Amino acid sequence: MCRGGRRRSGSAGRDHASHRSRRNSGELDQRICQGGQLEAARKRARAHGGLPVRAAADRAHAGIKPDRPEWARSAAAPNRNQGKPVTPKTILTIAGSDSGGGAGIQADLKVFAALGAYGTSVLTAVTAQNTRGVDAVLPLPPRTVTEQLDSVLADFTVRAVKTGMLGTPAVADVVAQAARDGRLPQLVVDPVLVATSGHRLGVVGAVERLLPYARVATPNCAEAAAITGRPVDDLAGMVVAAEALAAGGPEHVVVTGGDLGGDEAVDVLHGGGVTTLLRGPRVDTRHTHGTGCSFSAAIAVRLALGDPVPAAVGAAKEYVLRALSGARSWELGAGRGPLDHFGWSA
Ligand SMILES: Nc1ncnc2c1ncn2[C@@H]1O[C@H](COP(=O)(O)OP(=O)(O)O)[C@@H](O)[C@H]1O
Ligand SMILES: Cc1ncc(COP(=O)(O)OP(=O)(O)O)c(N)n1
Repeated sequence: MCRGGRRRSGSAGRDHASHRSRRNSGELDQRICQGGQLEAARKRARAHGGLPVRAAADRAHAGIKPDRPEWARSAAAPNRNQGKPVTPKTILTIAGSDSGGGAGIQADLKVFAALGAYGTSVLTAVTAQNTRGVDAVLPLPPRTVTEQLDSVLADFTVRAVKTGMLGTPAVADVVAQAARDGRLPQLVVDPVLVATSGHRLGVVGAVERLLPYARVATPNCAEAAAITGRPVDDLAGMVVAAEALAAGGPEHVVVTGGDLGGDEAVDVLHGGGVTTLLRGPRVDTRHTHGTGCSFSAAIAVRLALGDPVPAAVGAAKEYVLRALSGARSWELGAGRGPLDHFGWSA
């Protein structure tokens, strides 16, 4: 159950008008609704319960390695590029360090590498953390964050940026100022607030500073609830929250349903007045540490490669599905282990 603490104005009660459905790319079942009322959303949510687990699950469980784009293959082997200079697509993550390597900066850099992008990083905080939980958090001074940002952005052509744990409002201000100045292209904001273990990693007031600049925001249900001030504990609530959050600034919002349970993992994407339900099979594993970080990092890579937002989100969901499937057989730490980012278990 995801319940938020703080109420924020928005268009949570906005009307919806019509609803249609379609299949998307044969991999994930997406349903699109434009407009409609809360009750209609609830009915849809009930009607859509228990959809069949589809072939994607079988393929993922059988173990399919992450795709690498053609350009990334040449970048990895420059001699095949006949001596021409190669510039890998460069992504920046602005996030906290997870000493256990499963979430935060470490997860982001693994995702970038797995999907063929070059990763740069700006640390906002250092956490002492493992698969069992967070033991300590040290936020970094805003000035240190500014210095890292300046160094990276002065030297690299960054194609997309993702933010994760910001820690303090002062650090969020630094990042928001950079976004306002147009220095953070294709910004994906993962509004990290609380680790699944329960440790607080951020505050609503900090993530709110960044949301207006996001091309895509990726709150989970608890984060969406905390920001909108409304409970988000079912599909209908996710639809309402996605619309309310998009009204507050982000071009697109994906409310992720990883924590909702059921046979499927359903996300709600809202942008441009269109709401899309992304349905995928749920992988039965406890090794889900860093799932949200990995999802938003994969979206950033796909945006950098030129995907439109819906395609980027769909590809990211498929990547996470594969990485979770691989993690089922992992024994890393005693708690909630990390994802199999490179398809090693496949
Ligand atoms: N067990 C699972 N099986 C398949 N997909 C999952 C599972 N858990 C999460 N996901 C997917 O991973 C992405 C991140 O979601 P979520 O777990 O809600 O983020 P967070 O880690 O921030 O709570 C979403 O696309 C969600 O549907
Ligand atoms: C340093 C750091 N950043 C973010 C998180 C949260 O990771 P996330 O993928 O959102 O979710 P959980 O792994 O907590 O379920 C973190 N733990 N540490």
